[in-house]
Amino acid sequence: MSYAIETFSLTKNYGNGRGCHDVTLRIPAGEAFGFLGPNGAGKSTIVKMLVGLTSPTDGKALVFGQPAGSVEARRRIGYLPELFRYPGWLSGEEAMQFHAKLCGMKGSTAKRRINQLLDEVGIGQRGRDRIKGYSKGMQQRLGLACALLNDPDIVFLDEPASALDPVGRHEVRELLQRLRKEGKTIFLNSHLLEDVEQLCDRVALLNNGRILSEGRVSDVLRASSRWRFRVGGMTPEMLDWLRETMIVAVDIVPMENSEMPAWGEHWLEAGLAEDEQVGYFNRLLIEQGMTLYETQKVKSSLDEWFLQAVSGLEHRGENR
Ligand SMILES: Nc1ncnc2c1ncn2[C@@H]1O[C@H](COP(=O)(O)OP(=O)(O)OP(=O)(O)O)[C@@H](O)[C@H]1O
Repeated sequence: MSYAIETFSLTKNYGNGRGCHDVTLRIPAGEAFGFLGPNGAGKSTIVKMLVGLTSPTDGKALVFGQPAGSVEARRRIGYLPELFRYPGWLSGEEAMQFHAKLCGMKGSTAKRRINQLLDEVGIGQRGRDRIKGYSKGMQQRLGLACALLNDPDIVFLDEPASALDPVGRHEVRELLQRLRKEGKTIFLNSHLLEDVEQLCDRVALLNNGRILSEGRVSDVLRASSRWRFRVGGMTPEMLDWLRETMIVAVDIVPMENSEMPAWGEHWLEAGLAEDEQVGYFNRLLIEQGMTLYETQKVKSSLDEWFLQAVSGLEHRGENR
């Protein structure tokens, strides 16, 4: 298998104990990889080492088999930093022409590519306007266009959607999905768990500069085995009987916008080890004389995974 990224005990110590420690990662080429973690966890530090903006204190990193930061590695990289600011007196097109020159792209090839990318990120009509007149979301779109200029094999995106409205987020997500289909590798740092959930194949969780957990997004989302059942006509005796029969915790979930009903309609929630038990549970409810209105699997989201993984752990955070 060919790897877009390999890191071996990658460590950065800024001299104050902060940074990241002992990070070992392998990201196959063509994968969309999500990097999650609380503020100050070390996500940007790792990206900066991978793109060659800062060097590791210890360990090493390879990008497509080349040392991170080498010209060979950088040639294949596109990078949208978290905090960037282009000079306001340039137009969007001029900022892109500057980047095109840095990539060695010239003349009509550069012009065509710039126009195509400005259209793709949705600011084609505003390419000749000064950047100082751009909204934050437009600047972020321009940054994304610059990151894609050299048609990179891997694109590092540090919070690409943080300034975008819901429509903009949706458009950027579609653009990234297109890139993925083209076989590009995507490395996405994001606080927007929904974006990671929808786009990424695999996800790692970083806390205090260390990888805490790593897995396939589909496995993380499937991990939940909790189910909800909306029933009517339940009595306290029926609930006790259910708990004894199923030998699992069965909880009553308060209905939205209402106080606890007096044994009328309820949501019941149960942790079932196997999905096959759902049918059995449904049958028991009906045999007991309850009316079954609805059965739902409680969707485990990355938010829960994130919160569970970091709960009880000290965050590095901004305030330390
Ligand atoms: N140049 C620096 N000098 C000293 N400490 C730094 C430097 N850059 C980052 N740090 C510290 O290293 C830790 C990791 O920072 P980093 O920016 O990598 O985190 P992050 O996960 O990207 O955070 P955020 O989600 O807030 O962007 C933080 O404690 C930060 O204060």
